[in-house]
Amino acid sequence: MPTTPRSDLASPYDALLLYSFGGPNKAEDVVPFLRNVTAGKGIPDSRLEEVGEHYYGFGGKSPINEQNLALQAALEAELAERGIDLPVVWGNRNWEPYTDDAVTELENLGAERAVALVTSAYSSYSGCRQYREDLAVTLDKRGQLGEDGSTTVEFDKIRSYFNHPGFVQANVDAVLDGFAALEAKGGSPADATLVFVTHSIPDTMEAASRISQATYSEQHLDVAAVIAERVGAVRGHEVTWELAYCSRSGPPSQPWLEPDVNDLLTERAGEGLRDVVMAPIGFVSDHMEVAYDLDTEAMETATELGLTAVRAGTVGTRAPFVAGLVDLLLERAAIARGEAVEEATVGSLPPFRSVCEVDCCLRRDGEPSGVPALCGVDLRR
Ligand SMILES: CC1=C(CCC(=O)O)c2cc3nc(cc4[nH]c(cc5[nH]c(cc1n2)c(C)c5CCC(=O)O)c(CCC(=O)O)c4C)C(CCC(=O)O)=C3C
Ligand SMILES: [Fe+2]
Repeated sequence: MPTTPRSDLASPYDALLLYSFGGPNKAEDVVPFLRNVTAGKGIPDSRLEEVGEHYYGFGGKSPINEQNLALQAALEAELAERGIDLPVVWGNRNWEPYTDDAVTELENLGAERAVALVTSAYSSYSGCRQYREDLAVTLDKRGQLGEDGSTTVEFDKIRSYFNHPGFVQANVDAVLDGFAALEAKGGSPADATLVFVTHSIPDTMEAASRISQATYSEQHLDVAAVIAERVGAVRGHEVTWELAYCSRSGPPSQPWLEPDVNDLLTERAGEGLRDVVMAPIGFVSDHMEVAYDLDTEAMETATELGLTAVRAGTVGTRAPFVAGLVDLLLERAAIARGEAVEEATVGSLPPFRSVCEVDCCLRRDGEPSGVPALCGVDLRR
């Protein structure tokens, strides 16, 4: 029986683009980084100063870049282990190595078709479309985006993976470790509430995320239910859980997803809650939102309220997550080759689209962005 040579498993791709947000490496980087992030977004100066202080509190260095390097190394090791010969190129939307640097590196490698893996598991403007737009805009600035959407290096994208078994299992493992840590801290795990935490987004962005098959918050609620159930099954007791949000910005007049994690802890403590495990399922690694908004601010709130609280880990480079990402890459390659593939999921939502719909995940409901986006049908002939 003929077998596919292992190095052909990733065909038609000749590179993987690990595509992330980026963050500052030192104090002098903070202001230019924030300018990159917020260009044209209407974030008040007061919020920017506040966020700048969060970074300066850590010497101006976000943990995100080192974590992406670790993920890149873990992906390379997993690919090598499976005999898949595919370079992994790292690029960021908002800091070095920029998208433009990554495209140059892909060209230097002779790549003609790359597949993008974004470091955001959920679908919304911030977690999906904005990455696709930045790719298109970067290629356009380089004079490499044709009227018909053709590009010198062609890009596809791996689907939003919040409901992929690897991401979910890695979160289950992290939450189980969190419950063990709570017990070690003298807390009472059987009475604890599991508070899942994710990045808040404006209500308008939430509404516009509907086109991607379920809204941003619905994606979180679905996967949270699965994680809580699996954790409960292993621990042998029911797990009470809730979803809370962090890192709100924008003007106060603009509604964003709530409850804020600090408000939720305050309210539940008033109702008698004593023990809490916070699980940042909205983030794939411990970047600044986790280091500041959870480990610093929410932990301080919990301490003031007299709660016994622990923060569970993020998926980071946990083995089920990394193996799952490589499974997703092979799945995407098979789809690109036109083969029938089973797209594994857990929970009640379908696998999200590998090729985004026209106007998928706009910034505001009903308002086309006017910005081209790759990896969707928008520009495809
Ligand atoms: C959904 C989502 C994710 C998760 C998906 C993903 O991972 O992509 C995410 C990730 C991140 N957000 C980050 C940093 C920032 N986000 C900001 C602003 C905003 N984020 C938003 C949403 C999200 N953001 C939104 C709706 C805004 C308002 C402006 C806008 O409408 O776009 C601002 C401006 C100041 C402020 O407003 O806080 C900063 C500095 C970092 C880097 C952290 C580090 O350095 O370690 C990371 C990974
Ligand atoms: Fe953000």
